[in-house]
Amino acid sequence: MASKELKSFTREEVAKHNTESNLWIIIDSKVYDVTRFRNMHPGGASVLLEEGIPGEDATEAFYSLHRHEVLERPQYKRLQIGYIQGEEPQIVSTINDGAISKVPYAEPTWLVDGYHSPYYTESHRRFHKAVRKFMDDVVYPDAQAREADGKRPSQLVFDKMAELELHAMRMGPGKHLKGRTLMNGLVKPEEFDYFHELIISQEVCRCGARGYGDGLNAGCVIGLPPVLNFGSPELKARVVPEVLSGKKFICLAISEAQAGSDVFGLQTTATKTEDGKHWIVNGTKKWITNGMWADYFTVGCKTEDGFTVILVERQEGVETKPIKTAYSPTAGTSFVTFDNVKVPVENMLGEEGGGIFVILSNFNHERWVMCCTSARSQRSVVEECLKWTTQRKAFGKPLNSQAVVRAKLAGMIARVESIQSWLENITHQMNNMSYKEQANKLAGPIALLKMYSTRSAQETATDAVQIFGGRGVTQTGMGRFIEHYHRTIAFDALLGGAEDVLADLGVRQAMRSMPKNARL
Ligand code: HEM
Repeated sequence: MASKELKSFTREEVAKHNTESNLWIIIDSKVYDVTRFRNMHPGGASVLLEEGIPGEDATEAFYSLHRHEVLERPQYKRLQIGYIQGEEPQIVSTINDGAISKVPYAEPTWLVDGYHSPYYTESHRRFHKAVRKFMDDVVYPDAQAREADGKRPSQLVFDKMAELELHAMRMGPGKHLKGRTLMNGLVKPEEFDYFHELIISQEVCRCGARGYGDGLNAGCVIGLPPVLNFGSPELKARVVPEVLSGKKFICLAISEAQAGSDVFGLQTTATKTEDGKHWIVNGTKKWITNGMWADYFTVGCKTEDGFTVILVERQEGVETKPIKTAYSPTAGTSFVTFDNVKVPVENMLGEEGGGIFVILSNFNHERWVMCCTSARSQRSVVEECLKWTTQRKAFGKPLNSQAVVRAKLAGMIARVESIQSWLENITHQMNNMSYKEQANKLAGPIALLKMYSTRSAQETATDAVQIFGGRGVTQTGMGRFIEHYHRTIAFDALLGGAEDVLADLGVRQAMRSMPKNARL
């Protein structure tokens, strides 16, 4: 059906349509005929007839009660019949065709006009532009739709990410990128560094859907590195291409009902068959992200010699059941059972009894990724709060005219800026250290940064709910991102190591480096 032609009106003409049976309004220089819609309006019919609305400019009234996206929904978009002669719409939405937000602190400083950074090059800037556009155009709509219906992220999104080699890039810099065309050739594999990866992690979480963010191959980000770093050449040649092409899926299966952070307390066992050719795996795993649809499981097992990591393929004896958590089923969180599962010994990752090294070496990168996403999600909350407190009026004044509200905003901004700065410093160190040096020198700082990020995130979530009031606990409408953030924030504080455990780890690492002769 051809779209109807929009007409041009003067404000005086619109003003004549001010009755119940002939009801027009102006929102951001666009003219809407809401006569028939009035009785279907979710906010009730009467509000559309209140003083200052019929035939008038209802922009301020509208934006104090609705998100801009309401007007972009097809069923409401068609209510527009024209626009005001000689005027241009002024309002821009957050997710906007790759655009950079102009709201203060809504972007990290390196993306803001007039600010500088020692870390990002032209390559990062080009790369960022393309990644943001991809996330806005392809990922955001799928994230919102899947978060609503609870289904796994669409295969089309995985396929498109694979075309650009985004799955491979999310593994970080390294040999696995060799020979690949990254982001249509925007970055050469040897040029790709941890700042490029930081950009991907931060842009993914702008989709504002925490469960979907994890559904979008978080299992691969944490489950594939042990294969890449410790798998035999044959195993890698078979598994890595399938996973990085988005055709098959992998997850990390460590935590159990009886043991989470306590890796040595795991009870899943792997025993060798008499001929020594297979492992027989038995046990259960809990809270396994992407487990619902995983083809491969990177499993921590108790073996005769201690703790060993084994790649288990989905087969008879492997069962996955959904776990209902505070976020959506889009993450594929599962309870996994292994019942006499026969796995070739060649699927062992690293050495027998050397599993702790495999897992620990993976943790730094995993936690660093979580710091990237935590910083970016907090920034989105800052943007939501700055917009809301500007457009929402209470007691006749915008919310941001209250000192107590501004004090909350100040805390949020200071926290997010300090996290991003610390994160960029650590990322710079990662770019200049070998993997081994990173393990020695950065495990402590990364643990402390993650602890600080997630504690800050919880403070910010609580403050944001106070600022949004009832809307901060309502799943639709103005505060929907705040409600979602507040409801799902605990995940960040637990995944990849609980806050208190990480705080302790960070300080113990520092204590180990204390000079023997240091005295007050
Ligand atoms: C084209 C014009 C409009 C459309 C398409 C529209 C649509 C909607 C929708 C979809 C909702 C449900 C909440 C949400 O999803 O955000 C809503 C709620 C509401 N609308 Fe409208 N609306 C329009 C104009 C107005 C105007 C001019 C007013 C005047 C004050 C108004 C007052 C309200 C109120 C009071 C609510 C309830 C808000 C809440 O529960 O927090 N609406 N509207």
